[in-house]
Amino acid sequence: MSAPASSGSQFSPDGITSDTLAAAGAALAAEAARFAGMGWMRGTSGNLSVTLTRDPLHLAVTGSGLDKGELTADDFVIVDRDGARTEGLGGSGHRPSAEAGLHSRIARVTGAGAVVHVHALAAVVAAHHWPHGVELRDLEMLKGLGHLAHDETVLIPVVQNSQDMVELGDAFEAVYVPATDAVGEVPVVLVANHGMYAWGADLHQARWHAELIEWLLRFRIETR
Ligand SMILES: CSC[C@@H](O)[C@@H](O)C(=O)COP(=O)(O)O
Ligand SMILES: [Zn+2]
Repeated sequence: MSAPASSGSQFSPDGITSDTLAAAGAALAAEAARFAGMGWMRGTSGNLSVTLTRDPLHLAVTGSGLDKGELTADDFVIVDRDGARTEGLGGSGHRPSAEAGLHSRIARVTGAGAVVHVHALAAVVAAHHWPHGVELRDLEMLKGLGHLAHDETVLIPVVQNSQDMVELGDAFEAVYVPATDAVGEVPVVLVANHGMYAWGADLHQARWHAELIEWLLRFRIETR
């Protein structure tokens, strides 16, 4: 397939252009720097992804073991539906995030366009206090998650930590409740003793969800 004359961009067999990759890499680096500035990606912790193609599923995910506050636009890896590196489509030579498999699973199950994983302390403290899920209600900030500010209880699910991404993905899928006509999904899962995964239609929405949830969890902890 040849590139469209107007874009100057190269097409891969999956229709991923070099322009798409450049934009994804720049966005991942910018979001990671923002999260690092908030203290949610200390050391090399945390990882981010954006969905590049849906069928077959391909994600651009941050490289493993890098300082997430200092990523460049090249520090991403393209992975498949199982979180395994995909050769020949572009991206860096880094190892993909150790948690790429969970990113792929969340993108697959929820249809998310972006997934953010941060080690925000409030997520770990909340999962410690409420290992079976954190109940939230009657808070204006819930509207930012697509829920009601009154008369609805929103349960933030908690799963146990694992180094096995299939096991972690299974645990996530077991607690994930898809949206219905009446009630929206809850776009976050807390991983006990670890951190949070939040997602959205794109990186901006995934970030907004992470920020709102962190605020809600802090409120819940401080008022318990
Ligand atoms: C401080 S190390 C934390 C890691 O084990 C992991 O949980 C993490 O969030 C970052 O892993 P990475 O492989 O760099 O994406
Ligand atoms: Zn982590």
